[in-house]
Amino acid sequence: MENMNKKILLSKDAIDKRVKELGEQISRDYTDSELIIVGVLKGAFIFMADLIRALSIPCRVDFARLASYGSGAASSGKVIMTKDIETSIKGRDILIVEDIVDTGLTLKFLVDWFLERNPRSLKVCAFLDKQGRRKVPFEADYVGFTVDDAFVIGYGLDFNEKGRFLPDVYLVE
Ligand SMILES: O=P(O)(O)OC[C@H]1O[C@H](OP(=O)(O)OP(=O)(O)O)[C@H](O)[C@@H]1O
Ligand code: HPA
Repeated sequence: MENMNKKILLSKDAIDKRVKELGEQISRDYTDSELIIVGVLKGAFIFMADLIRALSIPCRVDFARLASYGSGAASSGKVIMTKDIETSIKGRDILIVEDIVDTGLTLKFLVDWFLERNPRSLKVCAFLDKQGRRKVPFEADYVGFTVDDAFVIGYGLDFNEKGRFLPDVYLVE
């Protein structure tokens, strides 16, 4: 990463402002509900930590982890779950929190997996959305920012495990 060319895309201030707006919107939509927020590891951990503190409603948290065979653009499209949640979601309101929707394969898999367990409602909040990269149709219910087809790091997002700690989001080449 030290010798990667990186250009700032989203500043910490812009991120903070947008996360606060999302928190307000989600709090309004789930008044009188005890939401279960499921973070998708690893990338979502920073966004999720900020988002739940921007809520004015109570929530519970859990985590899932998924892996796809192949990496990035070369992904074969096969997704597997390597860590399931530990909470019963039947009859509950569930919000999946993800760092980025790219091909859509990860979230399509997770949504189908959760729907089989009959939650009362299931929505998705993604920090970033690369709409032009979908391999399967998928639309998140809440989106922080829409980004073009370029690789980004920071705020939880990595390039070969590097860069997750960066407070801003960068484009890398
Ligand atoms: O829409 P898709 O094409 O499925 O891609 C999105 C997924 O890919 C990345 O995860 P990754 O497998 O790199 O794991 P990480 O979160 O641990 O970095 C990202 O965090 C999303 O979970
Ligand atoms: O641009 C990205 N950055 C980090 N992880 C990703 N996973 C899909 N797209 C990206």
